[in-house]
Amino acid sequence: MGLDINSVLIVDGVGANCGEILKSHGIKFVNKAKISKDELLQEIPQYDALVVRSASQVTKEVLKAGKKLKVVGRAGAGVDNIDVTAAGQMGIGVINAPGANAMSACELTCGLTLNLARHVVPAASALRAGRWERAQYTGTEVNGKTLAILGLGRVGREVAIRMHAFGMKIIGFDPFVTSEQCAQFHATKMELDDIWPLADYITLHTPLIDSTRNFINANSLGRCKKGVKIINVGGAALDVFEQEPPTDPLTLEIIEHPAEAQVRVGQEIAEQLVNLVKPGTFNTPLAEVTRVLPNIFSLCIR
Ligand SMILES: O=C(O)[C@H](O)COP(=O)(O)O
Repeated sequence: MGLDINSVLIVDGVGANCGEILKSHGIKFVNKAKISKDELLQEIPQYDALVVRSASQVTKEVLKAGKKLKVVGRAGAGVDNIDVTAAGQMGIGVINAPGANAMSACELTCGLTLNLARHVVPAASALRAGRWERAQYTGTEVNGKTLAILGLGRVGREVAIRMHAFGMKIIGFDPFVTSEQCAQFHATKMELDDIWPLADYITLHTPLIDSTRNFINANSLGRCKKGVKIINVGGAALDVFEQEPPTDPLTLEIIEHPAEAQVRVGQEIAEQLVNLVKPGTFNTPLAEVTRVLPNIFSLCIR
């Protein structure tokens, strides 16, 4: 017998397929693309489960207000907008869809790395504005340059494989990955202190937790090569992008994932929820953050 989940509140513009999958398995849902903090507090007591993206803050207050709440599903990877510790203490499970948008994040990272090398966005903007500034936007090759990947999980290692194929030297940092594992995706494992002065490009693929917040800061930047280029796709820790929603077009481009990935995260979360109610319905494994994250929280990597 599975969990008793009869009603699910879906917010933050999760793909419509999420609700459709739930409905086809007899689970009722209400989809509110945009919801304010007050509305969420008012609505949550009626629901057994909540599905969010990154916009809604699932604080202790929200979790407490969710009198019937059994599960919070994150349609995506990052759970920094959910108080996972409080959820665990209250017996509310937190599940996410960690792999569903990984390839999209990886491809966007690779594309942005090449774009940065060739100044595609500023050059195109100048041209559209009627300015012919060819000399100013002369690019460089990535071949032979060093790419530092901070966080070698699902996204980071795929980036390593692809950018190695472009001739980049890949160095990486991840306390959970061994040197032998790194070698499988052409990366050399290093300590952060050794990474900063070597990197021509730095890309962040860490979860946003206390130890990675403001990972790139005045101190680390001060130790980098002059002109180092930084790529931040998704919910990683870069203090200059902490303002959300961002308004700057480049930042918007950086955080926007293709629709494909949104369909996949919606599906993965819905299938996990259905499995919780009717075990074994889908092959999708349960990605329960409430079980694994406390160990990560205790790790200080700065
Ligand atoms: O954690 C993630 O999966 C990414 O940051 C994307 O999240 P969002 O699309 O919900 O903002």
